[in-house]
Amino acid sequence: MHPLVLMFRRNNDPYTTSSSGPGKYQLEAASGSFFPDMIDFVAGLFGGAAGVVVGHPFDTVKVHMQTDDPKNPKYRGTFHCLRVILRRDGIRGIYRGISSPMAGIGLVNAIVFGVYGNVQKYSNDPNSLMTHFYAGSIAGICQSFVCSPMELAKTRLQLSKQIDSGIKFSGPVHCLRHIFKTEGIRGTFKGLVATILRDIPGFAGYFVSYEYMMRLQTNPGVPYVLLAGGFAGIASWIACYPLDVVKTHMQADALGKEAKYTGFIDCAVKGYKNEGIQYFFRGLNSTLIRAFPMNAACFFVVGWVLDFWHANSGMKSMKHSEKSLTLMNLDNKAQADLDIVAPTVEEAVRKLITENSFPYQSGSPPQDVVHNRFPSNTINIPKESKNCMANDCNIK
Ligand SMILES: NC(=[NH2+])NCCC[C@H](N)C(=O)O
Repeated sequence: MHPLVLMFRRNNDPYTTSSSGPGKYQLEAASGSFFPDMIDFVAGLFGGAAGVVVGHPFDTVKVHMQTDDPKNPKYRGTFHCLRVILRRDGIRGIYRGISSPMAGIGLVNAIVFGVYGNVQKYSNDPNSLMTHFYAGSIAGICQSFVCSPMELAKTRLQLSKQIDSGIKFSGPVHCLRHIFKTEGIRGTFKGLVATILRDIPGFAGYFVSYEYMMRLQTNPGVPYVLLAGGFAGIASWIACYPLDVVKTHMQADALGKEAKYTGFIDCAVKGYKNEGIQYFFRGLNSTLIRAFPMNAACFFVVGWVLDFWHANSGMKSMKHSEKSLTLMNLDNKAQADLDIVAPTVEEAVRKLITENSFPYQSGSPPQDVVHNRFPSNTINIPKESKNCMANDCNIK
């Protein structure tokens, strides 16, 4: 994704063709350069890592609850389960299996944010929620190929006390290698279909709900961004939870003759027959309790990294851009307007954008300026332009 980099300059700037007098401004958008792509990856990496640290203890609880014996349950609820594991296995028990999501999360997040952003950006109608819906779905499919084996290893490590494979795994790679050796490539990708089925609604719900919530506020502060990220995580899990239960059972199942289930449907049907509709919701509480802080942390850190980067590289990405686009002509804005509307340049520009329709020329898809996907309420204005506008209009 390429958050819009706005640049404004006076019309007598050599880059622009029209030549009206000084004191009149044009807004231009820099299309993304190579750098925003890389920074998205880094942002996803940090956001993902933050989310894993915050969320993993709850993930362990989730997997234990999902695979608990329904006839004779060991755990009375999320926090009971957390306490039992903590008492029995300590902090290590609760963080068991974290290396796998940690290691895989960079790749998964790069795929998720990369695919999502690009599909969204290059679609015909980048700002519609429908676009966010299918961009999220496609991202969900793409990341499944990495996510599925990763979660397979995670599930087996988390349940290592319950699933007796005769070996003590030293980590996810060891675990996956063992699976590959004994069960082949099919074994390594056990649960792939279930993962895809889960993550299409999962990531569609994730991004649509985040986007939707960010649009409700023009100028979201930190608490709001955390809230939006947290609720996006919750919405996403509600959209796909029953599929996640089936996925976990498939991945916890053995292969070959020992296997209890022949496939996704079989697993779902057997679970339902055994236990009724409840089967599909066991562990939902702990999942939602985990999803909130985890995704609040994830979206917040992603946004923070992107903001930090863009605040420090506005001019650079402008220079790297080969396209010069006149997005908005502010010729008709009187200087006096700017004085009144807002105390800072950013707010003045924001105001101008929200109050005007936002025409654009071909070459770059229209981008959401005000309601960025990420907390970016930063409108990135290069220092020189900013000083210039501040001086001219008497604002900060
Ligand atoms: N069901 C999903 N995969 N939803 C997307 C949310 C992903 C997020 N990293 C989480 O685990 O909460």
